[in-house]
Amino acid sequence: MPELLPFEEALKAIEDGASQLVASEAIPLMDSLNRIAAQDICAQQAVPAFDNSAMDGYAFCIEDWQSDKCFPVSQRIPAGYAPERLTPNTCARIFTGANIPTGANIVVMQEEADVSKQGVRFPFSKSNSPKQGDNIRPKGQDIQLGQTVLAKGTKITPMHIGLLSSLGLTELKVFKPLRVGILTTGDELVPAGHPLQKGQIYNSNGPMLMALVRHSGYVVANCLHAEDTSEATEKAITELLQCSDVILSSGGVSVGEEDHVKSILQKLGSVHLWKIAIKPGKPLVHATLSGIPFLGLPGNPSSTLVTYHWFARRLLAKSAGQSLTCDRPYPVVAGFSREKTIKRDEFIRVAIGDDGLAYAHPQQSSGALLAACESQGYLHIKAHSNVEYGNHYDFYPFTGF
Ligand SMILES: Nc1nc2c(c(=O)[nH]1)N[C@H]1C(S)=C(S)[C@@H](COP(=O)(O)OP(=O)(O)OC[C@H]3O[C@@H](n4cnc5c(N)ncnc54)[C@H](O)[C@@H]3O)O[C@H]1N2
Ligand code: MOO
Repeated sequence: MPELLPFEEALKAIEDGASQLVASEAIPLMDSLNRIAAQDICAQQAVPAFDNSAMDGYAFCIEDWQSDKCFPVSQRIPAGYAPERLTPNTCARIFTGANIPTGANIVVMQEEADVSKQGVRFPFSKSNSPKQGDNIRPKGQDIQLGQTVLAKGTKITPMHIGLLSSLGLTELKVFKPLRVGILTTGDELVPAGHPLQKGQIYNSNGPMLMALVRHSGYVVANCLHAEDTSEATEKAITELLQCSDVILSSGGVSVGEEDHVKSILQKLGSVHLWKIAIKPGKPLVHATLSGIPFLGLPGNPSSTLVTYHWFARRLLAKSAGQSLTCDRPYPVVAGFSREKTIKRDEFIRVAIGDDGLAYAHPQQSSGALLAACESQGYLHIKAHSNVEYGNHYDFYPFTGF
């Protein structure tokens, strides 16, 4: 077995090991934005529920039409009112959204009608003659009765809220929010807002992980920090186990004697994998403690970001009951070359230029975070390949994460 697990294998192992960990609850539809649907929704009615006019104009029966014929207006149908059956050889004045009367099968917009005191003519030429169904939005055009409009596991967007409202729903069964515990490790770290001593740096992964978890739609159960001792690491992990469905940590997963996370995970539970053939993010560790999944992300800020995006996000999604929609890459042409053949799958932070090509940010250090802020996504370069100007590679925009 190679020392570093190939990227795809690690991804599959983490996904396969994950399962839904949260119960469901019914909540007002208006509170369901970004929550995960815990039920399929089948339409109990068609939308629209009746044939209706797409234009302000006149409804009549196409079989009655001749270009010079005058149609008396026999009724007026605003939106929201029930029409009468249409008298043959007459037309109805009708408005956008109004119910098409029985007996009518076409609407002509008012700009194309010739209105006089006697009635209305529809003077179309032979080549441009009106057709049955013109300007009529048929019943069920948007949603058919019985159609599944929402699948369990879908994250609710503003469009879903509109769609479900169009079916008259006011409540939705969703999964309870996943509670994510966060641990940061390292003696050198100081929370923002405090003065730095020599050798110290600010803790940026804690706030970033909290923001990533919230951005993904989950709840931060607690965010703790542990100094680099096994006692402090064990104490913090034990505390997080009390309040979390899943735990993420940053730092302390490499090989140095200051790295305690992996050994504590081995002590408290079972470690499934450690070290993946990716750059950045190599020393990722995956474990389970008392049934709670634990993902130890490497401490370098860009390694934390990349491993969150590729591994933690998927673990959290599945734990939260969210269907894992496969991230779809966009083929993008590289605007740069790199002759070196790489051993690990690499996630190069790139921006898309005005010419549509992908350009690598000049700073790809795993310690550098500004590069990610100045980039638009990842160019995924598979292990054992290089980058050639003009070739296509898989681009994953940050907006997809
Ligand atoms: N001898 C070896 N050393 C290292 C290896 C290796 O294979 N052999 N791997 C390197 C790689 S790759 C990475 S990635 C890092 C990961 O190390 P850890 O996960 O143990 O992280 P730390 O050592 O705790 O920290 C690394 C780096 O990141 C900074 N850091 C950590 N936490 C935070 C935080 N919350 N906010 C901001 N910055 C943070 C920390 O100060 C270090 O600079 O190991 C390499 N070493
Ligand atoms: O894997 Mo480390 O994340 O390259 O710096």
